[in-house]
Amino acid sequence: MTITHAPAPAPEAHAALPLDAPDHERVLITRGPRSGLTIIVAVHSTALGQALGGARVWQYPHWTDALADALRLSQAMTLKNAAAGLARGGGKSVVCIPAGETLDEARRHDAMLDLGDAVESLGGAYMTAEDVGTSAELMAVVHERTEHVCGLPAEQGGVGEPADATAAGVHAGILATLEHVTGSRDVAGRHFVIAGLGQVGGRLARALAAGGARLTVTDVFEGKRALADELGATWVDAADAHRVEADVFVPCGLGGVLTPEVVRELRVRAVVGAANNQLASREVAELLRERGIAWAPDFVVNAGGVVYLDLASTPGIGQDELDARIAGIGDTVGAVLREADATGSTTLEAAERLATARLDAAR
Ligand SMILES: NC(=O)c1ccc[n+]([C@@H]2O[C@H](COP(=O)([O-])OP(=O)(O)OC[C@H]3O[C@@H](n4cnc5c(N)ncnc54)[C@H](O)[C@@H]3O)[C@@H](O)[C@H]2O)c1
Repeated sequence: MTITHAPAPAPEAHAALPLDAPDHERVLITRGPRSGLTIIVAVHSTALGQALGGARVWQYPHWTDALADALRLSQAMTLKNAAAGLARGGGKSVVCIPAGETLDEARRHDAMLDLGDAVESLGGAYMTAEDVGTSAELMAVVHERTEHVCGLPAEQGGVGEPADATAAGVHAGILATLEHVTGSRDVAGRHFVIAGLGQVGGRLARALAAGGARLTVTDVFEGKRALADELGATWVDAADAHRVEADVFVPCGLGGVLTPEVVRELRVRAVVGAANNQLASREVAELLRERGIAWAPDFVVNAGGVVYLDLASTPGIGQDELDARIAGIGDTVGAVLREADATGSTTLEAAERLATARLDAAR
């Protein structure tokens, strides 16, 4: 069994439970009868269609941290799916591993059956998929209990995992951002700093190197040095990556990477990468604007995976249309960057306006 996203030592920046009442349509909190684990399914919005978002299996200090994560991530999926032009709402599910516990294969399998029952109980309001700590193989287990799951292994008739599509979408976003800040989409001779050489970052590194880009790369996992050597990239310590003078910083590790301190030290013209929830707080978007650094909002840039999962599972959609939709992420990124410049707003605000306009139109 492949776990696509190897659980990393530290979770993404987890928000505390919001003080304001959530505006989610439905939130299910249940103890899985087989696994004994807390399972949360948050359906933020079905305004555009059935909610779609991955299932995360992660260790949290307390189950309320898992709830906060599910609330925040499902809300972000509403924006991501709307900005990508999908007829999909936003949702997310989280299986909470209690602090200090690890899951053996049998309990992880049980957790997936429990998750399948939880998803099924929502009557089709939400469709799940793989995410951090899950995989296409585990989605096949979920499928034993519900039809509302996508991204099953290809050998079981599914569309598989979405990392290729995510990387293709981020690549399109990088080219659009490069054009915005330099006037050209040509990566040859341009300097990129890629932080995180996992499924998406590794693919991007290869694609950019093939285009003649100059690369500086890092990962908290030293074993990734081999890829750096293979591509002739310069390796930098993870803690120093954001200080490297370059054209574009490409965060492809975990979220929360753009803190005020990091942004003050950036020496690039643009930031565009796959990592979810890159901003440590909303204010950071303004700081990036003030520093004249073009930030391509993550939920626009990294939508290739969900576009793939949705459209590849839809009968009648061919490869050409799928490729065009993923490449279209570059057009959306370009439009967001131009709109932000034209209105003097942050790119975050511009992207949120685009997504909410689509949501409002559907209501
Ligand atoms: N895989 C997808 O289809 C997809 C889709 C949308 C968003 N994302 C997001 O993109 C990011 C990368 O996804 P992935 O599938 O490549 O994950 P992955 O787990 O395969 O790779 C992440 C890599 O980043 C490294 N890393 C973690 N923290 C780091 C840090 N502080 N500095 C440097 N390296 C660090 C890890 O060691 C790992 O090699 C994640 O935030 C993920 O949520 C992925």
